[in-house]
Amino acid sequence: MPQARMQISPDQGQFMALLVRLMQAKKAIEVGVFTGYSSLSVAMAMPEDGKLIACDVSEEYTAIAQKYWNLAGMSDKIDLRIAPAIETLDQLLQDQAGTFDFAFIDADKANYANYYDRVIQLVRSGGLILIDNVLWSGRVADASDSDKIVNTIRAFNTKLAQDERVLITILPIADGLTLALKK
Ligand SMILES: C[S@@+](CC[C@H](N)C(=O)[O-])C[C@H]1O[C@@H](n2cnc3c(N)ncnc32)[C@H](O)[C@@H]1O
Repeated sequence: MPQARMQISPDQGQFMALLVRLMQAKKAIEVGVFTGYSSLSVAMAMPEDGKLIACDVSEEYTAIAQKYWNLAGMSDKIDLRIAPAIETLDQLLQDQAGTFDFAFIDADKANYANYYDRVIQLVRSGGLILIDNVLWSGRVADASDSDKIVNTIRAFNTKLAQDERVLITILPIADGLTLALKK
């Protein structure tokens, strides 16, 4: 499909699965599902009683995701929430703050800071937050590039670098992946 480039790469999926397995994560959240590849990578790495809350606004994309979650026998592990992710995250904050082991943020870039501000509260101490596309094809490093989305991601990267609640590293895998470990 024409939007296929939105999907994470197989090597990134494998890396995320390894992290989930390493942490023995049982409770995870994803912001930005698309056709379900990253959610499947995470869900398959979790134990039988693992749960992934998957947030997206698109019925069309997530219908495809649901098909593949079913085929992989992962549907019982994945709780799809169709709504603007900020609403879902705010709902979860009412009674599930500090309970998530793992989070992956990969939706609309303009809201990255809004997602992060909520997800950081949902994740437990020692939990891990991954954020995708933080290098934006390397453009964040080009000082002459003042495109709006590039500036948004730059500002977001600076925000995380200054956030004392987390330890971070940016990996130049795929389109740039930040790992933020909550202290
Ligand atoms: C880059 S894609 C996600 C790719 C997915 N993680 C994967 O690897 O296949 C971004 C997704 O964010 C969703 N999205 C965009 N705006 C959103 C919002 N406000 N709330 C929730 N999801 C949103 C889009 O529908 C799209 O499926």
